[in-house]
Amino acid sequence: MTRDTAPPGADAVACTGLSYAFGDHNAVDELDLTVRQGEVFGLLGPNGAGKTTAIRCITTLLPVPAGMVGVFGHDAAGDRMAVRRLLGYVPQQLSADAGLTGRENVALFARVFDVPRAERAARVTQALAAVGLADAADRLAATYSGGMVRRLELAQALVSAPRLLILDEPTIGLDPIARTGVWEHIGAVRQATGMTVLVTTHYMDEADQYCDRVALMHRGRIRALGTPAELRTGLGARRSAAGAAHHAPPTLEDVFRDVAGSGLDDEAGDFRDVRSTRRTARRVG
Ligand SMILES: Nc1ncnc2c1ncn2[C@@H]1O[C@H](COP(=O)(O)OP(=O)(O)OP(=O)(O)O)[C@@H](O)[C@H]1O
Repeated sequence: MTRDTAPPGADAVACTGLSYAFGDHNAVDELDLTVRQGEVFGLLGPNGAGKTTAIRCITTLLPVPAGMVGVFGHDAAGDRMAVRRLLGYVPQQLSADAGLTGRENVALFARVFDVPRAERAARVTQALAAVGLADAADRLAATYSGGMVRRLELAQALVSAPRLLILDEPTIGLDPIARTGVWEHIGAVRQATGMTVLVTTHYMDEADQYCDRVALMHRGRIRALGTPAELRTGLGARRSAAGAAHHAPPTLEDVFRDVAGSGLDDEAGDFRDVRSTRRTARRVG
């Protein structure tokens, strides 16, 4: 069940010439982006690419002029509350309250998001079960592992039954097994509800495996967009046409290096920038 309607056929997200500047620095620069209903869309790029800024514009947390951002046909400038009602958002910095149980953490969100009182208990239980935390629901969040905290945050976002789930770096700082767990639960919920998922990450391998389509972002702009297979195949074809000898088939990371060019490593940092990893690892570790 969702709490709002959307015009049939409207794209889940439509950004048209989206720009956002901090002072004279264009963090997001003329971004055109469409996320279709029901897909898992990955916004990829190194630290500083502009992913979080774009996400914050889409979630209405940063103000944008009318006509730049639509969510299921609602304009982010003119119809902020309608947009917010359709969203579940897990930001990088959000922190579950360690002094509450998992269930209490999710119940808090159910109240904040106005889940009808009569449905709350069942919806909280359902959200916790959807992320594999049914057995741990009544333990303090302080006792959870990093992966469990991330899944708890996912449950908090899911309890309002959003049409669009937006996750900012959901697996940063987690070990490989916990990362797989987070993605598998996202996939299962998407399958069960048909919700659209927009996720940012700088883990190219995860995007390749779990996203239907990806946009590669660098210095505020989209450098390439398509399914992971299309992007990889495209680079393979360009290499063949150029007569370049390569032993291994291209990865998504190779595609990124190809489209971002030599500017990738200097001021933007690398794919696994320690600053951001440490910041979040402190939170989930
Ligand atoms: N509040 C702010 N004030 C000034 N500059 C900012 C602010 N937030 C972000 N920026 C700058 O805007 C650019 C884009 O940052 P953003 O956080 O959107 O990138 P990102 O791709 O999400 O990176 P990360 O993975 O580190 O979150 C960067 O150059 C960053 O330094």
